[in-house]
Parts: sequence; C-alpha cells; structure tokens
Amino acid sequence: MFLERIVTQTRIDLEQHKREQPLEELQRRVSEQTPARDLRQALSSRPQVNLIAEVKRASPSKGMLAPHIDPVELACTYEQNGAAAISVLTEPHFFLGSSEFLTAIKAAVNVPVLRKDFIVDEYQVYEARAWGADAILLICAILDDAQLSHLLQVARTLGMHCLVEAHSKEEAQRAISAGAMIIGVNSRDLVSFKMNPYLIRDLRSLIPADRVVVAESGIHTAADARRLARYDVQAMLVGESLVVSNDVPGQMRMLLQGANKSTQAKICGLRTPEHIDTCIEAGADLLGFIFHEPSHRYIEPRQVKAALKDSKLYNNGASEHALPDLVGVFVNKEAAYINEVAEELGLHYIQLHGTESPAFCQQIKRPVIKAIQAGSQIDLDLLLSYRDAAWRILLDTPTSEWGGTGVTHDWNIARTAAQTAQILLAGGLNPENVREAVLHVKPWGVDVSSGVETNKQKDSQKIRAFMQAVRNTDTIQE
Ligand SMILES: O=C(O)c1ccccc1N[C@@H]1O[C@H](COP(=O)(O)O)[C@@H](O)[C@H]1O
Repeated sequence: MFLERIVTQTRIDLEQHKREQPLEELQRRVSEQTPARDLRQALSSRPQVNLIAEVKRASPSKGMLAPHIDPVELACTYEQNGAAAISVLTEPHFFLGSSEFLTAIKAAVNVPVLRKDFIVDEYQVYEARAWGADAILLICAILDDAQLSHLLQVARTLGMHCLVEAHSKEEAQRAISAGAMIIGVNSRDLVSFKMNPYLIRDLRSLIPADRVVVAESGIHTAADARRLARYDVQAMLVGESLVVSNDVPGQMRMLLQGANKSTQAKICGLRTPEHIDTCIEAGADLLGFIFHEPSHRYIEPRQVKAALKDSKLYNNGASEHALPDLVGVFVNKEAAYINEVAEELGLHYIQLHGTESPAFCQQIKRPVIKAIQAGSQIDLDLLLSYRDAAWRILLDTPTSEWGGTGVTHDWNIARTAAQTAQILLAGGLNPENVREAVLHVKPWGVDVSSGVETNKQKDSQKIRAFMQAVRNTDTIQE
C-alpha cells in the first residue's frame, strides 16, 4: 500500500537525517531563521478563494508530471500571477522533491512557503523551519491524536502554521478537536488514490467558521473552482493542473476567475431526468426542485429521487461534468418536514420562499437560501436580519404565487442589495436578458425557471442558451 510504503521510507530517511544532523544542530539553524510568514493570514485576509500553488515534479498516483521544471522559476511565476502561498514537495523518492527546492523558493518569493511532506516526527518540523518553511502539512491518516497534537504544538512554538489534512468526516473531526486552524480536505484518497471531488461538500459544514478551509486535489477547470466557491473555502491547493500546463499564468487566471468571478447558475423547477441531464451538460451549478403543491412545477419528493436515479449524468461519477448541487424549494412548510425531505433526497441547500423568519431558517439542517421579495424597493434591514440565518439571499419579484412567475423586478434595487449580501438573482430572467442582469447587478448567482420553459414545460434549447449566456458573460467580466 502506497501510504505504508511512503511512511516506511520516510522513517528510514529520517533516521539517516538524524544521524547526519543531530536535533541540537538543527535547532541552532532554526534559531538563525527570520520569523515564519503567516499562512493563515495569507489565506484569510481577502474574502475570496485563494490559490496555494504547488511545485511538484512527480506523484505516485500520476507518475512523472513535470520532471524538468525549474522549481524556483515556477514558484516565481506562481507568485507573480496571484498565488497566496507556495506548496513545495520535499519528499524525494515518490514526488522527486527536495529540501533544496524549498530553501531556494523561500529565498525567491515573498509569500508563505509550505513544506508538503509526510511528517511523522518532531525532527521533521524543526527540519522544515531550518530549511525556511513557513508552514507544514500534517496528514491525519498517518498520525494518531497524540502525535497530531504534539506536532501542532511543536510547529506553533516555531511560529509555523499547519495545514492539517483530512480525508473523511472522522479525520476532519480529529483535526478540529486537535485545534487545527487550517484544515485541508483532500479529494484524493491516499490509500486507493480514488478521487471524491464532493468530499469537500460533505465536510465543509462540519468545520467551524473560525478555521481556514483548503480544498485539495483534482482542481483542473474553471467549473471545478466555481464549485469550490459554493462551499465557502478560503483556498484551493493546486499542483498537477499547474505543473503540466503549457500556460501556467493562463491556467492560474482561469482557476482564480472560476472561483472568484464567475456567476453561479441555478435552473429551477426540474421534473425529468432528461432536463436534469441537459442542465448538467450545460454546466448548471444548482438544480432546483419545487415542493410547493400549487405550482405547476411541483414534484413529489419520491419523484425527485426517481428522476435523479434515471439521469445518466447525475449518476456518472467519472463524468467530465462537475455535478451540480441540489436545492429543495419550500413555501411555509414545517421545519421537521423540510429536514426530513432534505435528508431523504440528499438535498444540499434549502430555499425558503415564503415568510419564514430568521429563527425558522435556523431550524433547517442545511444551508438556507432565503427568498426576499424585491419590488420597487427593498427592505435592507429585512435582508440584513437574515445575515446569520441564511447562507444566501434570493431576490425575487413580489407576487401572490410566491415565485416562478417570469416577471422581472428593479435591477437597480438588486444591485444595491448585491453590494450588501451575496445575492441569487431571480425573477423573469431568460437567455436574452441574463447577460444584462449579471453585468448590471453583479450577483453571486442567477436563478431561472419560466425563462427556460415553453408552454410551461422545461425547454432544453432554452436551458442551453441560458447557460451559454451566463458563461459568456463570465468571460467578458474577467
Ligand atoms: O417556480 C415556482 O413555481 C415557484 C413556486 C413557489 C416558490 C418559488 C417558485 N419558483 C422560484 O421562482 C424563481 C424563478 O422565477 P422565474 O420563473 O424565473 O421568474 C426561482 O427562485 C424559483 O425557485
């Protein structure tokens, strides 16, 4: 097994390092270092998804990636193009890394530098600092609780932050309990190398708001990065897709733009597997299901289950398409019922489209999208009253039918609101007007139902046209 092999090899190397350079000598070198740069601050000072760009020549899962890269030149390119921190592989046998790369990179850049290695002994923490590292990686899977706490403590005394990596809910809980302030969620299972890009979605809600969350592995496209923005991570750690790129600045731009400047798109009122597939193929980010009986878009919860099961793309884990998240739309229903449906269907977000109060929103066990009616004016105090209770605010046109009428509202009002909160703009959007809406309002996301229908039925061509208009607008917003 890879992990066992690498840890065994690491321990052999470690004994040799200890013989060559006793801890006291290493500690003397540590004392000569300038203070460590603050990784936590670098990842949390701006409200955006930051990029930790990684320097690695090979990996056990992918073999040779970029054996001839110049590590310092690459790190400088990363810094010049907006990386908030640099991660450097120092493991020599499986990743072709080296301590010399780290020391040379540290001298060449001004951002924090992370030692990415398989750290199992406090000697390696001192080693990292002596080489110039500002932060280290600690992997929950190879450390017990006592070791994790001890290594965190040693790093703290040396002024370094730790990126504590989890691969499961249990490991995330261990990282939290150990007091880790920067928690990485690695989509790649270190034992099987299998990818689960949706692990971050499952783990994010477990991690307290005062911790910095880093999504790691398998981040290749703008859609991958846009998906991470939905989980409110503070950083993405990217190696492979950068080191193999022929255009590193272009790849970095695409990822940073995907995470921070693109528009999330929700298609609402879905009822069939075919339309679910169309949405996925077209790159929709959120799929909405209406659980409000008077609506012609109403769908019974069990029918949603069946439609998702029959969708070709939703069930294809190896699909090239990033899978959207599922939103259940409810109007003034009981909290217990909403929570039950959410659990049963595996909904990711709950949209509350009635008169639900902030206190009610807090009874919902999923992040809440709270719809607020925005007519010729908007009650900003009302909007702010949901600040702690709702994950996002949806602005819709006032109507007695609650929503889904295909009527627009005043986008100047919406623009003001979008400066105060992360807004999902709804109400009368369609393939023809969505570009203007996005450019004018600059919302976090857009939401459409009527505008992608013909004769009250979803229309695949209109769904594609809507999505294309949104993505084209993202490109010109760069
Ligand atoms: O679509 C419905 O029937 C509906 C019923 C009850 C609450 C909300 C509903 N739809 C929401 O309305 C907007 C879309 O509006 P439009 O049709 O594009 O004008 C969206 O938020 C839906 O979730």
